[in-house]
Amino acid sequence: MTLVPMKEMLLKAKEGKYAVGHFNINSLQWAQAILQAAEEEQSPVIVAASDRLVDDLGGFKTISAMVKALMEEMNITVPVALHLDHGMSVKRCKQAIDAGFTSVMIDGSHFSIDQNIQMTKQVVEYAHSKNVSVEAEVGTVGGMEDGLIGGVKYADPSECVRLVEQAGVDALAAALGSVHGPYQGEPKLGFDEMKQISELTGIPLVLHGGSGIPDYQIRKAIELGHAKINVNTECLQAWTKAVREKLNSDLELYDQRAITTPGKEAIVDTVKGKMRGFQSRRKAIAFAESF
Ligand SMILES: O=C(O)C[C@@H](O)[C@H](O)C(=O)COP(=O)(O)O
Ligand SMILES: [Zn+2]
Repeated sequence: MTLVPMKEMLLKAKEGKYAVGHFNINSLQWAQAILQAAEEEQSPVIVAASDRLVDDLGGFKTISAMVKALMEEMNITVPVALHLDHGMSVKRCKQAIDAGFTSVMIDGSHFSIDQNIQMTKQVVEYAHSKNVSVEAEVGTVGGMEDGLIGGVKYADPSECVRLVEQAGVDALAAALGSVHGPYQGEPKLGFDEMKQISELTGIPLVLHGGSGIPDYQIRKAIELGHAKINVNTECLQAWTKAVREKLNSDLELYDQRAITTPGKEAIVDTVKGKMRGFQSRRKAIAFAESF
């Protein structure tokens, strides 16, 4: 199967009350592991490259060519969207689209809502003319800075409605208490606001900071309109733990493949676990007729 846009995936997920996992790639091995997990689970999947890492990964064209080639070599049959995560500018989103990404996030959340809408509109116009899906963000997802969790700013429901109506995005990341990186204690998500924003906008919601959220809260977030859940930290933690254990088990080891293969296996297991928690397992079948 070739890469597919994200919009259709998320509409199906919202209707079916499950979420499609978005998993960030940190190297080729990550892409292999995520695709393998999706195929084994028969789950649709979003393979994501965070803009902050695009250059490290070889640039937009390299990422796109790599994911497409892996899909062919690995005989991937499940639907896969290739997504630009936290796109930093209109220009970067257009570059990703030109390179073959089928979905982009324009992250205008650090600007005023008027500027955010303006930027998002420009991306939507370009993306939709090429059948590419667009995600935008309102509010601020928290994050780890100097060892402290901070910076959470709840999305304002009226700003969410304005952005969705004026820019015409396909998915909305409304920040409601989630955090990038590890949580300190139990995550506290704004479920009342989630319900309100989902009902007001009607479009699939995206949950950033999806690592470390207990299953019961994930189920509630899906129930309240989330159709895409972003995960990076848990895969990084699983990879690092496995590689560290391997290195500690044999201080003479220097073979790169022997060192990192346990890391890849740990990503496969983590992604499969998330897909089960998001209830997207065996949902690939629903796409057979659409694509
Ligand atoms: O780390 C990145 O650049 C990508 C993440 O921001 C991703 O969008 C995300 O939300 C994953 O959150 P995490 O699981 O808490 O790392
Ligand atoms: Zn994020």
